[in-house]
Amino acid sequence: MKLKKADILKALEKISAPGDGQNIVESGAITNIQVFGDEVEVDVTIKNPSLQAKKKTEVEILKCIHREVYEKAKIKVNLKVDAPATPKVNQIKGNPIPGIQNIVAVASGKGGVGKSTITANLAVTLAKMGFKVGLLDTDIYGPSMPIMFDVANEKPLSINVDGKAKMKPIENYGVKLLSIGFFTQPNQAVIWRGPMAAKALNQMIFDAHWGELDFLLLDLPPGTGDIHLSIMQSLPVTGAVVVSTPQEIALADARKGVAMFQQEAISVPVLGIVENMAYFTPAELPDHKYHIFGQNGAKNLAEDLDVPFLGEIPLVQGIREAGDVGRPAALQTATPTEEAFEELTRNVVQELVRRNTDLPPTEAIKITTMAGCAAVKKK
Ligand SMILES: Nc1ncnc2c1ncn2[C@@H]1O[C@H](COP(=O)(O)OP(=O)(O)OP(=O)(O)O)[C@@H](O)[C@H]1O
Repeated sequence: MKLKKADILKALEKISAPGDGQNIVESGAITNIQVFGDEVEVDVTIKNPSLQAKKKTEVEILKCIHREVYEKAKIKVNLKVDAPATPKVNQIKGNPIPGIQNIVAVASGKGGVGKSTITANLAVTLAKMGFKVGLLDTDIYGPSMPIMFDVANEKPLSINVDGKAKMKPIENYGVKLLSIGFFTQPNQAVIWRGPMAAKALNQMIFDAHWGELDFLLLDLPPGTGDIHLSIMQSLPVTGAVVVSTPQEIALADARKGVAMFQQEAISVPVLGIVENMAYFTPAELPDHKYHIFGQNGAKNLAEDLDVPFLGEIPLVQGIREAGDVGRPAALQTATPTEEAFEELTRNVVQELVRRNTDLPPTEAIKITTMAGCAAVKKK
């Protein structure tokens, strides 16, 4: 028997394309039909990549032609899948944590560039702006937040929340703080493996009573190891801030830091790069800037990597001293240091609002107004 292409097309109109109410001919899923005597070859492209959808489409085509056109037709179905690409940006891994609006990870490729100092000052500046702020010190190699917040001798209490025992973060300067340092002895060297550390950190997030937070800052350990991977994959991190000095060796590591967040397995949007220890100004020569670690290195790196430059923080003796006595320098009022941290914080908030393109406009305006930024136009 000689089959006709028109009959086959008409028959296939009886099969509906999943999802859009059209049949598979109308929807354009059937891309070609060839007939040779009693043999038929049907080319079909579907969007659903699952094995089940592929099998179902094939079986329906076979059955339909046998039933409607010719029961002994020899049919070959060539099936292709054209699945829409899944968007990679703005992807947040892990379940949202009730009450916590934004989780911002602060990282550095290299150790000692001032990541913890920047995180502590960001936290107190956000609190000064009126935000509800939490800070989780995940630096398993050297948790420094208890000292920077003058709470090294405190221990988080267990409280009862809705019948469950929860850890109560320690609060100072308007910032709620939990640190791996609260659970280790000061002189004890702890060797953590990635999954073990991730488990401890998960407990400090999910078994802690953070309450309502606009921002939870994560002070990450230096480097780009498996511990970072464990943290990033288990928490819904909104964005990452990378800290570097302008020095070549620090920049090379900061580049790795940015690449870590951008790799497929992590995919956390990079809010931008901060240049710490950008220059030194001696108190007796306030107009002089000495670029001890080089000039504009982190700014150039940000341009090169096409990520925002969030600002520069000078090398100031007072910043180091304030950290050591447990009162972050940004708490001082009417100083150039306070101003520098305010500008940095506003830029972080602004980038965060940009990144949260799905944030309702009222929320975006509330956040930017609280940070003293002009309302940000979304990209
Ligand atoms: N802008 C600054 N001006 C002066 N001192 C600073 C500045 N930033 C950081 N420091 C000092 O540099 C030292 C290292 O800073 P910090 O501990 O914040 O770095 P880190 O990158 O978090 O280190 P780690 O690798 O241990 O996590 C500290 O003594 C800190 O007080």
